[in-house]
Amino acid sequence: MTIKIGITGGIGSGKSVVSRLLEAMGVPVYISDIESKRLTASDTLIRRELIALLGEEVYAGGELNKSLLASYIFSNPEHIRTVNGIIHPRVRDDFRQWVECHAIYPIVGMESAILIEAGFAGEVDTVVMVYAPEEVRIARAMQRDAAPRELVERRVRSQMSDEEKRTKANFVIVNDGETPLIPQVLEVITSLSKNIAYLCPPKK
Ligand SMILES: CC(C)(COP(=O)(O)OP(=O)(O)OC[C@H]1O[C@@H](n2cnc3c(N)ncnc32)[C@H](O)[C@@H]1O)[C@@H](O)C(=O)NCCC(=O)NCCS
Ligand SMILES: Nc1ncnc2c1ncn2[C@@H]1O[C@H](COP(=O)(O)OP(=O)(O)OP(=O)(O)O)[C@@H](O)[C@H]1O
Repeated sequence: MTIKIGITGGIGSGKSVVSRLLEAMGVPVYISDIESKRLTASDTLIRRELIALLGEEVYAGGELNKSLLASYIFSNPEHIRTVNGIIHPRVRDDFRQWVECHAIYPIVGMESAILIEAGFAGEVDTVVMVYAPEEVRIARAMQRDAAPRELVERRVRSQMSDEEKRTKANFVIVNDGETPLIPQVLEVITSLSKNIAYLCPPKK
């Protein structure tokens, strides 16, 4: 039976870095930001509902107008709930199909900043929170996205607080740039897969 790990944490916490480490250790990870964008671009139902909400401009030239959608959802909590209600059910179904296609793996992951808020925590067996101090996260996201502080802070505010997220996590990986990261990721894998020889399959 495949163990499903949820990887969550606020913007800039290092979920993608931890997900890449897990991939290197043989754990496939479903990256929700990437897959939700694929679905938003290709799923006819999502396209129809977003056009009804925001007008044809949201898919101007056939491409998703990310900045229009971002300014709509990050400006108003009600807007974010509406858009999430359109996109997340499809992400959930897509993740379930993805898990079925990865049934041979003992462990798989789902990476999502809003794993808990979106209800995706119900799709996984255990929740790993990647933690970094908010100031570190904001600086990282600003540098990575060449984004102004105000934009990053607006996104921070649209996500559950680290304190609340911690209460819902089974594991916390501290990614503050000082605490070694790889041993913590290995510890999670080891504790989840006691009977699975990881990194060095049993000798024939
Ligand atoms: C609004 C969009 C177009 C912005 O895309 P962009 O490339 O500019 O930003 P990116 O996707 O990297 O998101 C930046 C940060 O905001 C977070 N975020 C994205 N969507 C949401 C949301 N609905 N609620 C809270 N945080 C969100 C991301 O996890 C990340 O931490 C995109 O994030 C989107 O389509 N969001 C709605 C779908 C969704 O909820 N995706 C999250 C994974 S399911
Ligand atoms: N320990 C670290 N030391 C230095 N830089 C880091 C560290 N962890 C992550 N970063 C950098 O910080 C930025 C954010 O990391 P990452 O993209 O993994 O965060 P995330 O949680 O996936 O963010 P988002 O929710 O926005 O997708 C990236 O540019 C990444 O290279």
